[in-house]
Amino acid sequence: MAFEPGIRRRQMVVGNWKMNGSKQENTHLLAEVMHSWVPLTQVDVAICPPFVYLPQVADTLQGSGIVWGGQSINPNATGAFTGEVSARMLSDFDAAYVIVGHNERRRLRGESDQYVAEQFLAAQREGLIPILCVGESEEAREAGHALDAITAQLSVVIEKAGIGAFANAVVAYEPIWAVGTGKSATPQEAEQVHKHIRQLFGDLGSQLTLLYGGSVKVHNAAELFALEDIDGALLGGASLDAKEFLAICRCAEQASHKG
Ligand SMILES: O=C(CO)COP(=O)(O)O
Repeated sequence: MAFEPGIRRRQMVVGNWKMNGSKQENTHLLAEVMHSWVPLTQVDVAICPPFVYLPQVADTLQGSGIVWGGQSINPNATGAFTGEVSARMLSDFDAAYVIVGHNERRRLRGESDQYVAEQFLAAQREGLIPILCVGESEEAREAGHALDAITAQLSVVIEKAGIGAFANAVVAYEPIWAVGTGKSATPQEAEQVHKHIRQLFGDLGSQLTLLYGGSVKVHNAAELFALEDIDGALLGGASLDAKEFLAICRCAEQASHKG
């Protein structure tokens, strides 16, 4: 897939289950999703469960049009890395995507921009599409440095992978202060950062799939998706509720007619 000027970007909704679920809960959630699922022509939909539930999710979603992915990877393909999972292993389960650089991993596991860039490259080597998360802290925003923080995070990956690599990548803007807090960025705040990110990619910016994440719920999804530079959402909490998840997917489908 190459950047092609004039080709309209698709909308996308990704559910990041984080460390939630059980075999039984997943069975119920997925059954409810599948029961009301109507394949969408304009929206790519993916679910990223915890690693151990990947086979369960893959078996259930097979052939549905909803694809699946991982929440992180180790950049190495194999080896003595206890507790880690590689991009190759995700590919083995036909994963389409992998989230890299989520702020919870950056914070809890000390993942640096350099490390995230290695994960990004490892994902692409194995044919996965990385969903690269970037986002500023509350302090950075209050100090007026939000855009600088985003630029710094993205620059390391661009430098290592090259701008062209983003033809097969998704970028998700997730302001740290909006994740799991119920306090979403306003549409204007999100749009400003999304515009900035597109500018960083020069000519390719207009073709980049760019998601917003951070307390997206059905009540604010339509307003966010209506904006020119927002192509959909990376959902946390809302992806654990089938009705909410499906309603947000439908909002994305409606938004695909914008512009
Ligand atoms: O971190 C997120 C998705 O990766 C967003 O989480 P919430 O939607 O729960 O705020």
